[in-house]
Amino acid sequence: MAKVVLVTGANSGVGLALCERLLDEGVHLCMGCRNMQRAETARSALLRSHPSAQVDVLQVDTSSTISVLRAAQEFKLRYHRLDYLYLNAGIMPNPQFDVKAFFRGLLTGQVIEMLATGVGILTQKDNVTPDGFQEVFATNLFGHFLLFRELESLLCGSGQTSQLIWTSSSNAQRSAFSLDDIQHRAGSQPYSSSKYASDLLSLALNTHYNQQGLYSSVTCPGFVMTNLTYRVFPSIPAFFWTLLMPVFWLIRMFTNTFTLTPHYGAEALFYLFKQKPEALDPYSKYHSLTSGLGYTYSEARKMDVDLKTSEALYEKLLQLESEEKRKLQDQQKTFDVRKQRSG
Ligand SMILES: NC(=O)C1=CN([C@@H]2O[C@H](COP(=O)(O)OP(=O)(O)OC[C@H]3O[C@@H](n4cnc5c(N)ncnc54)[C@H](OP(=O)(O)O)[C@@H]3O)[C@@H](O)[C@H]2O)C=CC1
Ligand SMILES: CC(C)CCC[C@@H](C)[C@H]1CC[C@H]2C3=C(CC[C@]12C)[C@@]1(C)CCC(=O)C[C@@H]1CC3
Repeated sequence: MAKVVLVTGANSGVGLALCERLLDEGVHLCMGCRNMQRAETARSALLRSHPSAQVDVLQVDTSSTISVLRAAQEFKLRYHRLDYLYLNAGIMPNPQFDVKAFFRGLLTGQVIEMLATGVGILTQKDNVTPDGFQEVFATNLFGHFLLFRELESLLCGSGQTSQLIWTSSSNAQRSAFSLDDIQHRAGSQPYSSSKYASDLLSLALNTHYNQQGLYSSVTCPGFVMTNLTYRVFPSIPAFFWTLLMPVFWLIRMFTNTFTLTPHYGAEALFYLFKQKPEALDPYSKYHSLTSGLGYTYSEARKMDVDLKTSEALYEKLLQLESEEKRKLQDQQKTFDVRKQRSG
């Protein structure tokens, strides 16, 4: 039987490149996308290169609780197993590039670290979702947590192993995250915070679910040219980035994190697909890397995470999950009463 794989954010960038690679392995692919038109365009492209592949689309907006719950319901009606869940959808809204910090970084010994992580030169202005959550937290982390929890029965069911694979980032930073403000309402680095939270959460999920055959891992695609990175300079057309390619190839001589293409960026995500999950290190992040000569590979690097903080975050997310569900039930009751009265 073909392995069933669900990939969120599958219609572009790293997610789409991963789908292309997974289809070479004969999987039954389900693309989780928020926009059906963009999803269908991507699905058609995948079917052009893999005409006999099984490729479905599932509508899911990870920033919306109701959308995630409906998508999980729909998934459970359509499929009886789920072998791999790639939690890849992500946003970095309104990025602000700090030119001064960039040039300061160039003049200090921090330049490689700065180019590899983007730390210190990027901040973001977050939004609030209709559910009342910080958008980056909801999209990158909480929506994915809910999706996983709703699909838990399929993932932990069959007596076989299954994998959760998060697309995190080298931009994840402990200093941007606080247990007292897990949504990062107060600061200007919601992206770093959400990615650090996914690193922590992955560790906690391994603690709680490994016995049931479910394993969670974290990846970093490196610096990849995608819609997400083009938005760092919104007024500059995408082709300008292509003009910068020779500069980036040169930088690649000094930092192997410049994977640049979505195909190379998907390397670590694809690598994990082929591993025995029991052999993976829950404390490591799996990085896609590309050498100066353009050879791509993945490498495990230890994360700056600890069990106590990961457990505390997990508890907070469970609490938030039950509050959200109660809120939705109350809304449903009010709706039913009004309907009865009017009908
Ligand atoms: N590019 C890079 O250098 C790096 C990227 N990453 C991470 O890689 C992942 C993929 O990003 P990347 O491919 O670069 O960027 P893209 O913008 O190309 O892809 C992001 C995907 O996520 C989807 N998405 C965004 N918001 C939602 C939502 N609310 N619900 C469902 N889907 C959503 C997008 O859909 P739509 O097309 O509709 O917007 C798109 O398919 C992200 O998690 C990102 O943080 C990590 C490190 C570096
Ligand atoms: C020659 C210059 C014009 C180069 C400018 C480069 C920067 C815009 C980029 C250098 C490292 C990049 C980077 C990211 C965004 C763009 C850079 C800062 C990310 C923060 C994007 C999102 C991630 O998850 C990690 C990336 C790390 C590297």
